[in-house]
Amino acid sequence: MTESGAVLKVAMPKGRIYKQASKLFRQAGLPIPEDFDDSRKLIVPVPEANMEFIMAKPVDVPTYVEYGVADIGIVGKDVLMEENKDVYELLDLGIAKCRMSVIGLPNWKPVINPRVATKYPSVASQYFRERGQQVEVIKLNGSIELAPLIGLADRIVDMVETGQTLQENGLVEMETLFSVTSRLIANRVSYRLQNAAIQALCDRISQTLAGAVRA
Ligand SMILES: Nc1ncnc2c1ncn2[C@@H]1O[C@H](COP(=O)(O)OP(=O)(O)OP(=O)(O)O)[C@@H](O)[C@H]1O
Ligand SMILES: O=P(O)(O)OC[C@H]1O[C@H](OP(=O)(O)OP(=O)(O)O)[C@H](O)[C@@H]1O
Repeated sequence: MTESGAVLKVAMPKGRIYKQASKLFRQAGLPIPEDFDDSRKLIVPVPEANMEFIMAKPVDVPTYVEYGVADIGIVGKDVLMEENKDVYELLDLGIAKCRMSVIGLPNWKPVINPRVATKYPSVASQYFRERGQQVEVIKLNGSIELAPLIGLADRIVDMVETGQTLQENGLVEMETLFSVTSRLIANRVSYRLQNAAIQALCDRISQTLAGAVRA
């Protein structure tokens, strides 16, 4: 039980991060049943760990945590930077590693006011603004690599993990903005009211991560 006696509500991203996050939680000794992994349930009680998982679209995790409907959450640094919500970033979980990069065709030539397509308009705008480069940012929601191939944009800002998508589409990585891993975040009020439970979780995960580094 937490200090307030409440179950710890965890905003868990569905998809890529969930697989690695649930593995990390299990390694940290939190008994998450395997049969949750393929479930379509959106609110998943984990009474053995005194937790409840709220299964969220990754981009929505910071919103749930900022509003306090989840006490803590797991989210990629990419989403955290883009959404810029008022939450505490507690721990780098070191999972779901990739990087945010500027990408283009190999024969790309500078143009005035180039178009940049991305799922991350805020991150991309800030990046080019800081470099004094005027660009037109176009928000897309997926298959970002299509944009330079079909003439929608001159460059894109997107995630690179293995580089396979770039390679198969004849694109090249021009600059890296920052590297990305998933982070544990907390609601500011929950962090005070449920501090012991949240701190205990951070300690268990930190020990697991330290063990993984030593091994
Ligand atoms: N190859 C990758 N491409 C994109 N994100 C990756 C990659 N590898 C790890 N990640 C991390 O995983 C997070 C979630 O990715 P995922 O594809 O599950 O969600 P999504 O992009 O919101 O997908 P969808 O829109 O289909 O729900 C990203 O925010 C990023 O932190
Ligand atoms: O370097 P790689 O290992 O090839 O991974 C990078 C690709 O993965 C992501 O796309 P995702 O699979 O999430 O699909 P999306 O186009 O719908 O965003 C990302 O947007 C890149 O396209």
